[in-house]
Amino acid sequence: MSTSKPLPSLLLVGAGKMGMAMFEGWLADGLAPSVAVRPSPLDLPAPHRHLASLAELGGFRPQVVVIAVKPQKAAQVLPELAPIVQSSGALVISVMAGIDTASLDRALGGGVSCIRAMPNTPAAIGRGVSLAYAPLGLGDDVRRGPRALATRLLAACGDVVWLEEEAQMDPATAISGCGPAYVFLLAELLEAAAVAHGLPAPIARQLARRTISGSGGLLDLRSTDAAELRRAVTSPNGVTERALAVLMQPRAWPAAIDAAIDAAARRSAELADELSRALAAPSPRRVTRDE
Ligand SMILES: NC(=O)C1=CN([C@@H]2O[C@H](COP(=O)(O)OP(=O)(O)OC[C@H]3O[C@@H](n4cnc5c(N)ncnc54)[C@H](OP(=O)(O)O)[C@@H]3O)[C@@H](O)[C@H]2O)C=CC1
Ligand SMILES: O=C(O)[C@@H]1CCC=N1
Repeated sequence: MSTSKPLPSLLLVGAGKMGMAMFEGWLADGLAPSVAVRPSPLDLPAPHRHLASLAELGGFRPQVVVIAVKPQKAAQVLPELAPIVQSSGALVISVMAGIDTASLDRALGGGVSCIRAMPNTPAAIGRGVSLAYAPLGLGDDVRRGPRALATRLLAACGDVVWLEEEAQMDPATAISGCGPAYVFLLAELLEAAAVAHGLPAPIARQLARRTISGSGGLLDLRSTDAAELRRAVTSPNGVTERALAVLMQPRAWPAAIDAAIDAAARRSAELADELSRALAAPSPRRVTRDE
């Protein structure tokens, strides 16, 4: 999706799978000169720059800081980021699963404009969906201020859905943040089943991928309910009906999906507690050159 105004200058901290999926979306949408930080090498088109660590940042003052390191790295990275955020007054957008805005604000030194977002990897082709939550202090107008800035950035990667309550982020993450993995698993399983039933591997791969992307395209382009699209495939006493009789048994897909979403949502909720404990723990002793 293309937005009309240029995107602001960014500091992306954690340019891994999710960070770079978003960065690709931003590059395609005209990004002001920006910096991406990660320890391992990274090729970025000029004028954007890659740095191996925040210590190399120099005088760069971003308008927005996007945090996309693993939640388990937050206790190390947030204290390093705090002086940069405090001196630049940048808006902070964290895509870290589970980490709540109050913990973020506290770890960044307090008084920070923090927005929590949960994108997904189709962001790389502008077809993602991002959940977003802003604490009350940031106002409720999505047309101006921090929410407008966040919407502009996230919209470069696809749809943006603002949630009213932060607790909704956990189950919503389990659906759309993690969701692409469930769909790719389905592609893997369909491909393996095709091979197991004697189809040549290249054909198995094409059938699985195209079936999923084509069905996704139908969902995207038609407003028809998913259930109706499913019924349109299912001839009475035909072939699909036999497969669905297996998959739709209450103890089959309905129970499995319910249990999976429940497990993922609980894990999302646990991650904030882990950050609190890590921040409260004494920092590891520094090793000097002589040791
Ligand atoms: N993957 C997904 O589909 C989604 C992920 N998220 C969230 O995005 C975040 C990143 O996940 P994901 O992209 O999958 O993980 P990755 O491991 O791919 O990315 C994390 C990146 O952080 C970098 N990094 C590690 N330490 C530092 C540091 N001190 N300073 C700067 N960068 C550092 C790593 O660098 P190096 O490679 O050099 O180790 C890596 O590139 C997580 O918080 C996750 O919850 C949210 C939505 C979806
Ligand atoms: O698995 C994870 O923790 C991240 C969050 C959503 C998708 N990937």
